[in-house]
Amino acid sequence: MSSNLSILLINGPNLNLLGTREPGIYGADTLPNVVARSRATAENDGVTFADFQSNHEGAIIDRIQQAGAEGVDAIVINPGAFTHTSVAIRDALTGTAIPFIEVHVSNIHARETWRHHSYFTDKAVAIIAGLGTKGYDYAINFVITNFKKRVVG
Ligand SMILES: O=C1C[C@@](O)(C(=O)O)C[C@@H](O)[C@@H]1O
Repeated sequence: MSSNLSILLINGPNLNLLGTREPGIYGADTLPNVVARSRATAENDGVTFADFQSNHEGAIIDRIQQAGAEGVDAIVINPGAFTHTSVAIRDALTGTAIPFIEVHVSNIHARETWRHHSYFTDKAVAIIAGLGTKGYDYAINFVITNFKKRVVG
């Protein structure tokens, strides 16, 4: 476990395609850019930073469980389409009790009705949706400024 505050940024399916995927909805910024900015902001403030992207539900669950064992203090997560389907990822977050911020590049409430429901929102510290990839920056900054190290165990 790090003696610094530690953040894990998780991106779910298809977010590796940011920048080329439906740019009218998701914009031109790429995931490597988002991750590099988040890392720079965190490390500049002495915050330990890790990131993970997967198109696989189980891999995301395994990474959250690992974060629980590592004593990660906060997760910033864009679950992608798993937002609307995954009880299992929700359970991993509640099971590890790591506080998390839910980020969506697009405003899911202004899109198809089946995107309006999230399995995460009622357990999230906050949700940011519709601010493009800036939403990640705001979430990381909020964690750095407001979160404290957790007492685990
Ligand atoms: O993959 C995604 C991306 C998304 O989470 C967003 O960031 O706006 C919104 C989801 O509905 C969609 O399936």
